[in-house]
Amino acid sequence: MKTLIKGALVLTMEKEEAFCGDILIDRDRIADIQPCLDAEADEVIDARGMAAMPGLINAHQHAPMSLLRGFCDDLKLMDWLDKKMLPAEARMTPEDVYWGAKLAMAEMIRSGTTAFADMYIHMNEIASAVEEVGMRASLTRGLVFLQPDGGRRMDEAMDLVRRWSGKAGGRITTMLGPHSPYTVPPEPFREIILLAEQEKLAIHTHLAESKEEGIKIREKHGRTPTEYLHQLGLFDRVHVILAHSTNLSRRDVGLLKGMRGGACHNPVSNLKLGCGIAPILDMAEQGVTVGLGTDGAGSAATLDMFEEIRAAAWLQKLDYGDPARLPAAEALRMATAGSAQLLDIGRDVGTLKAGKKADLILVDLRKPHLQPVHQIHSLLAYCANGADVDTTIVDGKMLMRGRRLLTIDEEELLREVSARAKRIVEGI
Ligand SMILES: CSC[C@H]1O[C@@H](n2cnc3c(O)ncnc32)[C@H](O)[C@@H]1O
Ligand SMILES: [Zn+2]
Repeated sequence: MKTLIKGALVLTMEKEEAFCGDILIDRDRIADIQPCLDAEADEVIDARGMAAMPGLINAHQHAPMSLLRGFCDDLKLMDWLDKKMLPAEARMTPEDVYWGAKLAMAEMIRSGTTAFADMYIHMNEIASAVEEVGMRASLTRGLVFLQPDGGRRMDEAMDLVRRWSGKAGGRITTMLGPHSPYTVPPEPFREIILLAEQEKLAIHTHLAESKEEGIKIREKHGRTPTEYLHQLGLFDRVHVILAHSTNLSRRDVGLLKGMRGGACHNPVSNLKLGCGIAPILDMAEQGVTVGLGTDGAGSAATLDMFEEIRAAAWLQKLDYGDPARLPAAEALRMATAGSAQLLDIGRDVGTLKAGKKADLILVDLRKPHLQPVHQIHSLLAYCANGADVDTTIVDGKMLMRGRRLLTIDEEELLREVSARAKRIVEGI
């Protein structure tokens, strides 16, 4: 099956400049990208007036938390988590998680996200939903060791790895997910790192999200959360996604130097929960890869990565009092190539190049808020929204065309989620 996209304004994210051109997709891969391609194809997409760019990659989230969107906002992180999220999650059935994940994927595809890294519970159901819907995902069973059933959770984590790594035509990969420095004591954390090393798995965790976390970890371990994980050997032994990484000192940033993987910046969640501004430019200066993610819709409110791109750029400009900080093209790079490296799939996705997987989106520029087209990077980073995405393609397969979802029955989805969401939060 060959698809030819004709006449798009192409941002490959490999080179600085965009150009008007054509993209040929052969099955799951990009076959060619040129200013003008005269190729045979089964389907031709007229993309004049649209920008073609790599699909956005959400490097940290909890998809089924979309069922908890708007249920309890404006709380402090620890109260929000302990008093509201954990009790609600304890009531979620595997079927709830399946439908919550589908709800999140409908929103992601609609707003131009093609791949995501997820940490949650009932991961078999999330994996089945990913396989069915056609997205790309790195899945992780979240490991919290506050209750005595940590062993069961470890079994579930390895069950996910064995059943799903490389499945769905290679679209699903897996990692291990110790939740955070404050929910995993040193011994199990060390064991997880060792297991990851032995099984050649990456680790996905939360780090230094709030000031309270810093206080808790200092009281318990006499160090910052970053020093604590560094002492456990996390940064020199395995590939890691560090979600948030908000409250890091200069010394903490230095400890990340040379790490594999990097930090996932979650600016909207950090803003909304009042957690602080992550020092992402200091990290980048130390050679640490920075990607972008939304976190779950329970904290971030939406899964629109265009909002994260914009918030990331604006926060750095505000923090430094300098509009030149984190320019538009750099913020877009974080949400594409940067996040791809965090998911450890940068060889295949994150930029548009012949030979890479065909994960890309078309953004319709024929709208008042996206005209005129002086600087396409500026338009996409500062003016575009998820709702401007016209077409979403993953692994060469169309998941949305002309804003119609092709692998999800939206009416059925909306019917399913409203009753489930109500039941889960009742009385909490
Ligand atoms: C055990 S699965 C993952 C676990 O993480 C919780 N979670 C969601 N958002 C955040 C956040 O911003 N900080 C810390 N933990 C978070 C989620 O509710 C699940 O219980
Ligand atoms: Zn999170």
